[in-house]
Amino acid sequence: MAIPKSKKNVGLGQAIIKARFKGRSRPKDGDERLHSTEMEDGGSWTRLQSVTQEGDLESFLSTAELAGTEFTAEKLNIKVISNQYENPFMLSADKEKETLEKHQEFKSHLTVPRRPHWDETTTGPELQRMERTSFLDWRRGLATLAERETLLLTPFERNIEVWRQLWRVIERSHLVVQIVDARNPLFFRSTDLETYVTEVDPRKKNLLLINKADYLTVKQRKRWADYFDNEGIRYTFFSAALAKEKQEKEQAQREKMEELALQLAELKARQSDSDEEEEEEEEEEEEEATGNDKGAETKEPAAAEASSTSANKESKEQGTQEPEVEEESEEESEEESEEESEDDDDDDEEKPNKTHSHWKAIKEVEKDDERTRIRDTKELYELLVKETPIIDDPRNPLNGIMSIGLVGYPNVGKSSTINALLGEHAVSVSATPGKTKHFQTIHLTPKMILCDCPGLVFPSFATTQGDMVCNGVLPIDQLREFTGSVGLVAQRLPREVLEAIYGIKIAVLSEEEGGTGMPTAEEFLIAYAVARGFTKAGQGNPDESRAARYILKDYVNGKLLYCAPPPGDEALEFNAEHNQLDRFKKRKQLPTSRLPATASTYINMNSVTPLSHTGSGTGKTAAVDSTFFKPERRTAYLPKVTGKMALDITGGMPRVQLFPHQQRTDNQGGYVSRKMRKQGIQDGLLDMGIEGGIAGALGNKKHKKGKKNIKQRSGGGLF
Ligand SMILES: Nc1nc2c(ncn2[C@@H]2O[C@H](COP(=O)(O)OP(=O)(O)OP(=O)(O)O)[C@@H](O)[C@H]2O)c(=O)[nH]1
Repeated sequence: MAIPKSKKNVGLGQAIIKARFKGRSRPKDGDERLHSTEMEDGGSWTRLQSVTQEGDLESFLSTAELAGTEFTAEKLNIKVISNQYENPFMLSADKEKETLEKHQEFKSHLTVPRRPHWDETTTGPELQRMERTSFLDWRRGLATLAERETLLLTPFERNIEVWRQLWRVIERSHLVVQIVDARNPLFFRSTDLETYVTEVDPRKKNLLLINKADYLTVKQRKRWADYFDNEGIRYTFFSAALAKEKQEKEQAQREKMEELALQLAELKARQSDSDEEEEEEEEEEEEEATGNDKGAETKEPAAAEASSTSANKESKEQGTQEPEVEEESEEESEEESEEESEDDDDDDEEKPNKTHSHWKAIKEVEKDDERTRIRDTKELYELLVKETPIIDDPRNPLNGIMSIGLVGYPNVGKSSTINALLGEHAVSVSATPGKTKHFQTIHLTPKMILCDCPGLVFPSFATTQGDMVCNGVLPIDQLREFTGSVGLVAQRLPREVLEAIYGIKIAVLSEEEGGTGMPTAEEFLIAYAVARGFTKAGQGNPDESRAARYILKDYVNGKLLYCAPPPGDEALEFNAEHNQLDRFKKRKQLPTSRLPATASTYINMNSVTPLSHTGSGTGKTAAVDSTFFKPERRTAYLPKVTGKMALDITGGMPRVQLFPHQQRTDNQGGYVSRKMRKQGIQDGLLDMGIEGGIAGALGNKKHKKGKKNIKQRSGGGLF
């Protein structure tokens, strides 16, 4: 055995290592392995090592190694699926189209529950049991449909008692009027309800009352009229709000007329009294100077005056009537003017046969007017009388009386319509959906009964939850996720319109930055919240949730107006008239950035590019700083502090009131202020013969501050 040169290379351990790694060498530079887990084939013991547990990373690395994948390269290979921000609570245009097509396909599955057939032999409990079974079947069917086809259904009425009310209303009514909101009639219309009405009795009839038609322009009404005529649907446009307004005006008119009539009567009475007096005087004069005609001459002007006064009064009376006449003609002329101008064009084109085309045009206007006109209450009443079929049923105690059922979603305006028909407020109206709870029977005339059914949500398809919020089906105040619904509002109304209505400027991302030109829900909400000063408590960030509630309520109440078009029509074009900017009042633009208003002035004055950021106190930063640190503005931008400190900072309350325990009282229990106390000490010292600086120093708390860190002997405990 050769003698080892060094001690290090000797020993059993060294021999084992040598035996194991025989023939293997250290990797040289540039001979790096692909992965840290990568092993050379090496000794068989390494390959056969049992692996029962692996962490995620180990598993990933070993898999990558097994697959021979160069995963580092994969990491950099990022695929951009969409460079646009997409709200997960909204549908893309393609997806929406697809969903709407699916809705069309499954429309016939949207049924209303049927009341099971019953006759004289059916007992009450039996009928109730049958009703429950059939109702449960119906609910199961809809649930299965929604689940199987992944369709979103409206939160339809699930309380059997409400449906029982509807069944009764349908059974009683000869004409069932379905009231829908003009802004989206098809969403609120249940076709199956119409089928059910005729199933109960083929003699019963249906009518679609498109309420809130004041939201629609003549052109929009015309488009809907074409659609409904094509589909063979009986319909009429109505506006309970306009009807109410008209009724109120008429009432005010009547009151004024009565007042004027009273005044006139008084005036006439006074006039006749004075006439009698004059006549008496004349007679006396005549007696005194016989043959003198002067009396008659003096009488004439008085009579003339009297007659002119009464003439004035009469003309005034007529004058009070005028506005109403004007109102009506204004309404009509507004509607007709467009059509007339269109007709004029037609006339010019058809010059040879002018008389014929002229009459044709007038006929056309009349026909159109009939189709698109918003009926007033009287006209609606007449239409109801015309549409209600006469169903003879001798067993019915109300036989011979027209019975009309009013059904519809909550908040579509059933109560308002009934009130308009009644001409007074008999049914309470509210902006909160679901006010009417039980069906009411109202005797409109001795020959007509109205049955007001509680508002109920029929099963209908919706594209998103946001869509349902916008249609007023989901309550706004209980909303947690609001970006979907506000996103829809921002999509449906042009940005310029939103800006004009609210007097705000909505900053949107440019197209290069992935923006679409349309504001996202967040952009809209932030602009609104900042402009209105809605901030989150404690943080000072814009309160988007509060802003959303305001915006959505404005949308549901029609301040932000969007009307869904009939199928096949383009929404933007359909709403073009509503979106004309000159319709909106010019409003002062509210600040929609939290940069103080003076900051922009500063920027302009110093001609600094607002976004330049040199870090040396120029540009936006400097502007904000200069405004923020201005003493008079400080309190406005300081973080909000509540409690005593806030009062102290803002100087709202004196310290003595904030910290009453620091107050001092004199011997009589009266209040002694710190100033008075200081003065008292100084006076006392002076009395003791100590004066000047020392008195000031001892009396002044500030001069004691220097010793505050030195432990003072209290005096107690001395010996
Ligand atoms: N612009 C407009 N608003 C209307 C019209 N009719 C009703 N409204 C408003 O719509 C809201 C609901 O009206 P209601 O008459 O209470 O509705 P409803 O269908 O009886 O509601 P429920 O009692 O919940 O079933 C109220 O804020 C009304 O002012 C209309 O013709 N035009």
